[in-house]
Amino acid sequence: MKRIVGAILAGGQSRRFGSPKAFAKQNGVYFFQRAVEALRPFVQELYIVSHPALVSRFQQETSEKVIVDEQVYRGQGPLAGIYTVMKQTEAEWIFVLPCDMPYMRASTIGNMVSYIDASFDIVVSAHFGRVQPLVGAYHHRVIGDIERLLKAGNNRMFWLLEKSRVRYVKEEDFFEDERVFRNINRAAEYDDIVTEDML
Ligand SMILES: Nc1nc2c(ncn2[C@@H]2O[C@H](COP(=O)(O)OP(=O)(O)OP(=O)(O)O)[C@@H](O)[C@H]2O)c(=O)[nH]1
Ligand SMILES: [Mg+2]
Repeated sequence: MKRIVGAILAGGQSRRFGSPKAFAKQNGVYFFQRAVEALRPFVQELYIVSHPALVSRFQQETSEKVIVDEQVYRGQGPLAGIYTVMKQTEAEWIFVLPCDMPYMRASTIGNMVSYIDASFDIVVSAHFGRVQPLVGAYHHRVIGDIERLLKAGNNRMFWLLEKSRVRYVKEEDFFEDERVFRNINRAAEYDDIVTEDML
């Protein structure tokens, strides 16, 4: 079995949402816990990467490891979170998930894992024409590229994808319910899913 380490990104400020998204609930379960459930079967180790203000809250709610972004790159977004986990481990692959996709599930991750291939640097979902840079596996070898981007303040995931060999996994590779990739950014989007789940 490939050695894969999980990284759940939970270091954002949830500005649009208004309160920490990781602790919003879907059917009674915290959003971040959905990511844990989806990733857990496929990883030897798992890190929740957040920021200092949320660490104690996470520690109350989970026994998973909680770490904070490396101080120099704190606040620089998801790339900083991935970099931080890469610094913690020598595992070849880091499987990343955000904390705001409450419908993500283990079967999706299992399918994604089956497309991991060392001839690529990055294997991400691009189902239904939408690249999901935060749903996929990153080879440890991109750590140098990430560091250069962060140093230059080029924080967008897009810049890393552009310079890497990327396997975009699509609906013709494995079909998936579009809802699995739904991510929640605003309170109004949250209200929508709460209503839908009641129907
Ligand atoms: N570790 C880490 N994770 C981050 C950082 N910025 C965003 N994330 C996570 O990346 C995912 C996608 O980010 P966004 O949807 O922009 O979430 P956000 O930044 O909390 O929300 P906004 O403040 O509204 O942009 C979420 O799971 C965030 O928690 C960061 O600087 N470090
Ligand atoms: Mg953000």
